[in-house]
Amino acid sequence: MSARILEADLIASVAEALQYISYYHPPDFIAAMADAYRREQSPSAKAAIAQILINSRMCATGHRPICQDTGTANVFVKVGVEARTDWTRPLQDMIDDAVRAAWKLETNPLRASVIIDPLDSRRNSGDNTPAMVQVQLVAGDAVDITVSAKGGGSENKTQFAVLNPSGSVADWVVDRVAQMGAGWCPPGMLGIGVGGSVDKAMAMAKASLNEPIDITDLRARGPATRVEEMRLEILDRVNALGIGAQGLGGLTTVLDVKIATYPTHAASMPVALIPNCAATRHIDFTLTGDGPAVFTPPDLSLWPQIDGQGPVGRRLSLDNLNAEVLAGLKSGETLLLSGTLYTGRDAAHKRMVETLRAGGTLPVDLKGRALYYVGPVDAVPGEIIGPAGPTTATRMDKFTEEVLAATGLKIMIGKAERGAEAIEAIRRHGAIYMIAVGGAAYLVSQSIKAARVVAYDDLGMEAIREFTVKDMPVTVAVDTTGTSIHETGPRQWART
Ligand SMILES: O=C(O)C[C@H](O)C(=O)O
Repeated sequence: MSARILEADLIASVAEALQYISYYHPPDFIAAMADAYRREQSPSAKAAIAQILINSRMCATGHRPICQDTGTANVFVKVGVEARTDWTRPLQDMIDDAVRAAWKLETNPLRASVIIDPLDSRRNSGDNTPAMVQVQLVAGDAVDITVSAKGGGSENKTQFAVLNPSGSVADWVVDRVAQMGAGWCPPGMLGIGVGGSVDKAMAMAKASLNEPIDITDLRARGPATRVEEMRLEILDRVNALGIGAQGLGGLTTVLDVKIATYPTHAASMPVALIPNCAATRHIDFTLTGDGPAVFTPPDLSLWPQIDGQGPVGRRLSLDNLNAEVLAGLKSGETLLLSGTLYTGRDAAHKRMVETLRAGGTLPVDLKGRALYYVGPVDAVPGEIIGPAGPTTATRMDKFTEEVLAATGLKIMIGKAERGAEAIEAIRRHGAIYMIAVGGAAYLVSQSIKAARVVAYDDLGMEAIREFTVKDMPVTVAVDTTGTSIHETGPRQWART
């Protein structure tokens, strides 16, 4: 008879797995990203991938999160019907205990990103609970667990459709990715679920993202099934779109494409598409009753040598911006920023605009200043601030005209493309939109030399902070003429 699988071991293992994946990319992901780096021809995309890889190695050695968005905990549990356990509580409660322990670890606290009551208060739960738990009862006497941490930017780009049964899944996926923008932080992966019911398709797409990257092996041995053929077709067609790392234009947008299928109704073809970002994080383990899972650190030789390829660019002071300086910045140019900037993202923008509409005064003077869209991880002793990469700027588009007009703000820093109205507002106000590399959060945080909360403390990671930065690496994405790198870059690198 098999040994009992203890609740304490389950909780300790899930907590340890969540910590582990916060700072170690999966080895297959590092290898695929390193390969993309070697093959990349677009200088901007290559520089972005270099930052992602440098950041990844720094996190592996520093045991700090790869991305400031440490994600929601997605836990997939397969319980063997013959497994013996001492569990007396709901699985959700046990896994939430593990999430709490992982997120609150003193040596590597993770960022609490989960808000409860999404339609009302949107109050942060404070410890990233609850987890998203999927459970299956399977054959056997073991418990198999896959733990992943899913960032909000990539999750937001999820697509779903019920196609005509004779429709083309590949055409739909390629069209969707072409429209998806870069907020999902490519290069990454695509998880596709086809068939089943609508909810089943979505669950399959999510779970498929935890499969190891094997597209190079698949290409070498040749496809043996329709699904394998389609994986290669979608990978090649998506990469030919030229979107590239961070949407800057380049050869690699996706490192792998996963497709899971299930029988479905004769009238239906449900298709779900979920992208995974450059901070893809997951691990599997099995509990058999012989104690908690043991996780082995990856070999540091997995990361390619890219010394000397760190961020470069013209130096720009943020403390004496004027129309002439701003007009001299051109879309696509890389810069190293120094001086003072403020932070503010979704909740802070909502509050600022509500204040302005009510005739109030903002708690910070943004005139002639830069605003960084970021929600950082809390610092540990010895740090100024934890990992602090950009959040998706597109979500701030609806506030841009009002904020620029009312405050005289001159620079916004985030990631991904801006919409047409925001670009027009940027042009009209002689402002600039810059991007930092999503997925290089720990690297970016090294350029932050001082940090303090100056307003909206109650918003937690979304509070307004003042940062003093030295040589913060960015790329000019939209310049004062309204030219956007997210339009010109992919156009230049498209191979269709
Ligand atoms: O929440 C964040 O920090 C980033 C978010 O995942 C995003 O990609 O927009």
